[in-house]
Amino acid sequence: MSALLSVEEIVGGYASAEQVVKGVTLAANVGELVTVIGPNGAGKSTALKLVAGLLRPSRGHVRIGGADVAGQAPQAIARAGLGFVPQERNIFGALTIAENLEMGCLFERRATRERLAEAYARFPMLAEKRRVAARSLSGGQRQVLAVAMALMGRPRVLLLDEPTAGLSPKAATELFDLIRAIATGGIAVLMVEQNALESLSVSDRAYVLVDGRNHLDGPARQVADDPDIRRLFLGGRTHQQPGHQHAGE
Ligand SMILES: Nc1ncnc2c1ncn2[C@@H]1O[C@H](COP(=O)(O)OP(=O)(O)OP(=O)(O)O)[C@@H](O)[C@H]1O
Repeated sequence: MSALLSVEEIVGGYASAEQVVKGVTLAANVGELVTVIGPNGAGKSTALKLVAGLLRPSRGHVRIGGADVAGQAPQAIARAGLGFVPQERNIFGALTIAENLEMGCLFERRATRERLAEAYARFPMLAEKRRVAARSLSGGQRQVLAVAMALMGRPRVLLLDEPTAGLSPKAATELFDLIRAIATGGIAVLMVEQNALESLSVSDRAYVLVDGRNHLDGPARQVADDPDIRRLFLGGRTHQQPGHQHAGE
């Protein structure tokens, strides 16, 4: 059976540049937490934008529950079950927590009250601060709000772009625990992370992208133990091998 999210050989980039993503294949299943790592500029964030519809792929497929949504508008892809937490500007600082959460439910306004109650039950910190402007939250709390906003749309698939960027180690660990719990609760979660070793430690599977292409994938533990990957993420050099491997091969 194919995965809930199945991305096949997508190609795309920015109008101004050559293709940044040159052929990327990813999958995430219900209950699975999947991490995407790779060097700076490998095209990880661009790949997420191509999946979410913020950029239009020039080739390839993006399937959610079997339906190909590649090239559709972000709202249509959201309706197909995708939630996306971008790396930056993922909350509205001038709005209250409640107003931010309501923004996450814009396309299903009639469900707002019920979804708000769910969000407050799940995140008591947000309930406590519901009337407070989001800009007053700490970095970690902002990321919780951004994730909670995405969950307001009841996604089947959740994409997260570097959720722990700029957080303290403690806040990062708490956020990873939250993301793990969201996946285990029955959502397919795909996250791009710089914090490679810690993200691998909470993930089921991982992909390594290099220069816009799949470089390696496999169970997260195997990827974390791969000597090439350890060199790559401990600041050493890795020899870029053409083609695509499975960890442990
Ligand atoms: N808005 C943009 N317009 C043109 N080029 C861009 C834009 N955003 C990113 N790029 C370029 O695309 C390439 C890949 O960037 P991308 O952000 O996808 O990489 P990444 O793997 O997520 O790396 P990082 O970890 O540094 O965010 C880089 O060369 C970058 O300069």
